[in-house]
Amino acid sequence: MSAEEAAAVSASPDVVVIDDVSKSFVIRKDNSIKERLVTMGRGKAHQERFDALKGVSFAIPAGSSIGLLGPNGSGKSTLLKIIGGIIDPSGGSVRRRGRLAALLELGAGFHPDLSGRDNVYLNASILGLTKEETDARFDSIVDFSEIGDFIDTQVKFYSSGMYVRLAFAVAVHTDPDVLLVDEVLAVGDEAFQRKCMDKIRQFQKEGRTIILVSHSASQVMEVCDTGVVLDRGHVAYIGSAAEATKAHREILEGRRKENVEAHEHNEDEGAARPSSRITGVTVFSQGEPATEVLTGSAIEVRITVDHDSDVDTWHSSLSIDTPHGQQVFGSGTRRQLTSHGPTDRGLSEVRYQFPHINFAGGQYFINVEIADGEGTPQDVLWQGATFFVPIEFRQTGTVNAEVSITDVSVD
Ligand SMILES: Nc1ncnc2c1ncn2[C@@H]1O[C@H](COP(=O)(O)OP(=O)(O)OP(=O)(O)O)[C@@H](O)[C@H]1O
Repeated sequence: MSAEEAAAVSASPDVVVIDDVSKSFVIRKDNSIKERLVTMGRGKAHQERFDALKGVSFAIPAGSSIGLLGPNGSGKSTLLKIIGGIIDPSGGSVRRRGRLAALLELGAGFHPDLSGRDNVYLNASILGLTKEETDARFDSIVDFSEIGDFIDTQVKFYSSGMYVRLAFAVAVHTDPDVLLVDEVLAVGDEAFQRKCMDKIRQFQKEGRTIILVSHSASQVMEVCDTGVVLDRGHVAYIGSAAEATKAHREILEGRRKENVEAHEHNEDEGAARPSSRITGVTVFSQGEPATEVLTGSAIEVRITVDHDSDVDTWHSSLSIDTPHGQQVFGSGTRRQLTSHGPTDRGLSEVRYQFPHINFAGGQYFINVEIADGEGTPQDVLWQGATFFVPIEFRQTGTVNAEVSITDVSVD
């Protein structure tokens, strides 16, 4: 954003003011039918209050683009629903100005037994359009959604991608001042996601406000000027998108370390203690432990395993995920038609060497599993290590592929 645009944004009136918002849910603790029968009549004792949002306050100036970041369950979707007026806060208030359109849960606002056509009218009327206004925009909505003849099919037969395409098309055609987008966009195919991003950029140019929930640091950096990071229902950070993605990364790293510690603690309690256990996973770059690695560089993942007794053969496998949980790599001894061992009791180390880690910018998590010689799982460590590849403007996605773009004249 240019300084001029930044000044214009900061001088803009607030379109959304969130003041000390909290949200509690009541969760039943007894899950099985048997438990419910046993506790019948004493229901309250088995209910627990869960605070999904606590004392959230911030204002959103007109024309800004806000990215809501945070680990799973930190309250992003709940906050977006409260901003959109879909659910009420338990405490505090939200003031809104202008017309709001929200693209929240998949299929929210769609009636499964109605056709796409009827749902367009229903949805558009919920978002504040008259029938005449929808008539005038109908062809453009169908065009944008690329639904084609399926517009007269009941939406219960739609794929999740078709749902999102139609819902997004309706939302952006209602002329909203504020557009709320939850992670539903991740469902659509890459080409449609691009189209949505283009539309979002056009909205930004027109001075509309965008509030986007995302797990993707690169998406937030690409689209948003401001990032709000939630952690366990609190606002942990508000600032520039780049600084917010850094704060988000630090929180994820803190969570990951807690999980690894919990994993070690479970071992101490000796619950169903396997005979071999993963005791550590570390990423090395240029011979040093590293949390940040450059695309194309060499890395080594060192896994330490503790065996209770001597083992003849055993197996390991490793997978690498994005923060969305999408696997970008997976391999191990069985896939490589090999095995480890024989190995003496006590600590041993396995090294996975990657001469060129051709991942694009973003955060990656390493999961490790070990199994005995028969392939029976012994131990698994989710997110045993993490590394960050600096984000480059040149490309998106998870694979770093060299590309050159040339003009060719066509006669
Ligand atoms: N209707 C509900 N009843 C009970 N608990 C709920 C309800 N809706 C949300 N929660 C809980 O509130 C917490 C916050 O949920 P929310 O969906 O807002 O998180 P999130 O940050 O969007 O997570 P994710 O990234 O996984 O989508 C979670 O622990 C969730 O289980």
